[in-house]
Amino acid sequence: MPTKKKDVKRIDTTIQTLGPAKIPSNMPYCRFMEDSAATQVNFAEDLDDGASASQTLKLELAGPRKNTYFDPSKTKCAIVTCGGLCPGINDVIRAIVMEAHHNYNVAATLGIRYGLQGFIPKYGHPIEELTPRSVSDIHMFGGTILGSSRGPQPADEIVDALERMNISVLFLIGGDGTMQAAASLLKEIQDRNLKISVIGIPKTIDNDINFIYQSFGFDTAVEASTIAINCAHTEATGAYNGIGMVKLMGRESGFIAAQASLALKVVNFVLVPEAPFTLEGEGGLLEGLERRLADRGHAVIVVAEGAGQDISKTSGETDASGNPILGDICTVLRREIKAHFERKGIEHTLKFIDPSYIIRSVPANANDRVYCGFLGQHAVHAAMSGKTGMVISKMRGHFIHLPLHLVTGQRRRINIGSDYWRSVLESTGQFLYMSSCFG
Ligand SMILES: Nc1ncnc2c1ncn2[C@@H]1O[C@H](COP(=O)(O)OP(=O)(O)OP(=O)(O)O)[C@@H](O)[C@H]1O
Ligand SMILES: O=P(O)(O)OC[C@H]1O[C@](O)(CO)[C@@H](O)[C@@H]1O
Ligand SMILES: [Mg+2]
Repeated sequence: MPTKKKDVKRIDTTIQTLGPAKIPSNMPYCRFMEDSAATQVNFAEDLDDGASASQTLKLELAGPRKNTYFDPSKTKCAIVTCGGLCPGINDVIRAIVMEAHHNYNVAATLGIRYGLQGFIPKYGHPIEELTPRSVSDIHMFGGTILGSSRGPQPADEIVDALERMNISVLFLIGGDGTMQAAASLLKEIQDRNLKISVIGIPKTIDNDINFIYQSFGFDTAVEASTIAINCAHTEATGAYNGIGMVKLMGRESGFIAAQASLALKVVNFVLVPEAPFTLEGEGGLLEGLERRLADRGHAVIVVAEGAGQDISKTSGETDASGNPILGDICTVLRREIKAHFERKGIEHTLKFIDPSYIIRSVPANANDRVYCGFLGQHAVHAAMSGKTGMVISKMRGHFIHLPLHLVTGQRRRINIGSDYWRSVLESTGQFLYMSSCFG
């Protein structure tokens, strides 16, 4: 996309602190990171009018600081996990507990049960202390040992609970909604002039958090998706005019579907929320599928759950957190494909696989485990040095601190004008059959 000269809103990457860090860290082996250490990243932004603009962002590097803000012997941390499951949550919990205990000797780390509900007394969820012993093997399992939930809880009651429990650091592991919850807790904490650090560790298999180029668990989810896609391909090739259809998660962003299709080159059509398509007529899915079957005798379709929401009927309802409940696109597609081929008298079979909850509840793979370990450790370093209102992220190979306002601004979606999406279309070859999917 050509770069026009444009005024862009300067992106502020300043990290807030609770005050000067004055207590020497007790980590003799350490190479400490200076607060002034930063990495420069060129950030390109697509603007509403189709132009793009770029600016260089100076991002604070993550890592242990020479001095801590909190006195470890008086410091209690709390961890909460919110939203949908994702591979690697337990790995992050484990890394936080181990780092806080072994390298900072904090007084205690508490586990809050079932998301934000765990702070609210009326739910009666017990708070549990997390120790190196209690978390030692949790990374072997998917899910979250703390449990999760959706639905708003009053920020003032949550901060009341933090005060009651004498918590100095709150780690929130969650998606875009959780990061918005973190922002409202930060505001309540600041309004009360409390010295509580709020640190986010962004989580979502949808990979849709702004500024987070790859969220933990995404690699595992993609890998798990490829097993289902491979099976769909086997089923498709095992029948005359066989069609294999796989539904993958991705509410507003189709990264899992796109990446899994790139990983396993057997996909012929990938449908994502960012690229609207038509069913009927020239350039539509049905005619394209018919031509593909005539050419090759089988086809694999990967569908992100949020694709084609203009085609499937949405009820307009939302879940407890206000996320839209999506229309069931795969039921519509299966019905329309069947009707189309019956109308044309073309024999076919369609096998449908929905591995949605499998791909997000499996344990993390080796890459994600390593990644989660770093995220957890850096979250503790940041918190102990008194930083707040920020998340840990990785950009261009560096672990960095990002202010919360950057990740809550908007969702990250596939840019369908990008080389990435072009590469997906080239890999599937769907542009030969279905011109409606590129606008
Ligand atoms: N704008 C907001 N302000 C305060 N709290 C919010 C806001 N949005 C969401 N939350 C709360 O954050 C928690 C998690 O939100 P949500 O269920 O949307 O999941 P998420 O963190 O976005 O994760 P995922 O998208 O991966 O499932 C919920 O308890 C929800 O009520
Ligand atoms: O059924 P649940 O648990 O509400 O979560 C479903 C949603 O969560 C996500 O996995 C995001 O965490 C989405 O892809 C999906 O739509
Ligand atoms: Mg969300």
